[in-house]
Amino acid sequence: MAKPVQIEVWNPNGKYRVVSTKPMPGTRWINLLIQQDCRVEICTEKKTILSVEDILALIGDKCDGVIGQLTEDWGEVLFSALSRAGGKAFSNMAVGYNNVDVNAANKYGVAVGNTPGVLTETTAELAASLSLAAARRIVEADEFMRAGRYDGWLPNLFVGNLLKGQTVGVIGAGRIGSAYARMMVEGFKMNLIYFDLYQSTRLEKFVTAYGEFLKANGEAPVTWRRASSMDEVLREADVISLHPVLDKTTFHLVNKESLKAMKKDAILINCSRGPVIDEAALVDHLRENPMFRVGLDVFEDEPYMKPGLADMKNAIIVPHIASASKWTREGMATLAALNVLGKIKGYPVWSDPNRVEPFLDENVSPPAASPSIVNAKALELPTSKL
Ligand SMILES: NC(=O)c1ccc[n+]([C@@H]2O[C@H](COP(=O)([O-])OP(=O)(O)OC[C@H]3O[C@@H](n4cnc5c(N)ncnc54)[C@H](O)[C@@H]3O)[C@@H](O)[C@H]2O)c1
Ligand SMILES: O=C(O)[C@H](O)CO
Repeated sequence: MAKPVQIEVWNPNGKYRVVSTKPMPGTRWINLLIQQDCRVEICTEKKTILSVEDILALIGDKCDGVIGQLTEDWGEVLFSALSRAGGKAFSNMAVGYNNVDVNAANKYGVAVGNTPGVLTETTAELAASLSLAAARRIVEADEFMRAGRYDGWLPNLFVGNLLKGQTVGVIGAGRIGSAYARMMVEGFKMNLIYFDLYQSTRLEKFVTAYGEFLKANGEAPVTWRRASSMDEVLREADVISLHPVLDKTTFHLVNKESLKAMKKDAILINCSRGPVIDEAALVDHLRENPMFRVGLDVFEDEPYMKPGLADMKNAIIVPHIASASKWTREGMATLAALNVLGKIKGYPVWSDPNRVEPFLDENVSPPAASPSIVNAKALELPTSKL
């Protein structure tokens, strides 16, 4: 028997019942749902991660759609319950949807939404921040100051790495990986090596054009190379940032062997998903190689860390905040709500999930479409002509 969960209700007489498993930033997403005759129920339960049982209680007997979070396990049990309650749509408030069993959603005809694009630059900025913080040992130095240990300038105090002229390696050069690469190349004049299953022509053109600009100004040009294997990136790069999706092919992509292949004083950044790195192997590697540094936003068994990680001075660790800018989080809430609303209203699916800006302009009504439905093809949903 499912336990009751605390909720807050907006527009109690709305025709369609939409549940959000968490309060989300901003109010635009709530207003957009209310304007289209939705009753919005927001779970205000104090505990951070809701269980399947909690979510079953939220779905109840009648539910048209759910906005959920990456911490939840959306599989057979929840999709069958949502379908029984008359629900046709679920959206993660996240671009990554490795917590969702899309095959189960397909089986019950439930559309699955995600929130691409609006978090690209914000997430890349955190990856860039971690890269800088690791290269210049900012967190260690900050702790040193606060501990009252600074007693004067010294030639060897917190000496780190200069990024200019070094090589940045990107694994997974999709939206976020490419944005990060551009920041590091343009901001710090780093050379680029990347590995992805697909060629990133726009990124290559960007680096080529920037290299020509630098050359025309009498500076050393930046260069790029698409590696034919991930190992090439690991061996050659000074800073390596991970941005692939998490799936069977990327689970423990970075493991004991791949860590060994990297330079002894390399910097490794992960703002993708924790299980992309074998975290226990990483702890051993950090312990054995004090010059190796890591910046982590995500962890293998969130919210936990593998034993020993928190003690490592050469690790910077932050709690999955890469997309946490106000504009982005409000935008994610809006996209997630519009994914669900679009399916409830029978709207088509937006034709290009890489171009979601029209949904984010607060001064105009959003297009009558679901911004990003990942199983649109499998469910044979119509695509917007816009
Ligand atoms: N830390 C955070 O808060 C945060 C924020 C946003 C996104 N993310 C994560 O980042 C991921 C990427 O987001 P995106 O919008 O850039 O997605 P995207 O689909 O644009 O990019 C992912 C890239 O990974 C590549 N890829 C897939 N398998 C690969 C493999 N085996 N080797 C190398 N490359 C591979 C794909 O070809 C694609 O180019 C999301 O799936 C999510 O898990 C995390
Ligand atoms: O996948 C995502 O969107 C993140 O992990 C949270 O922003």
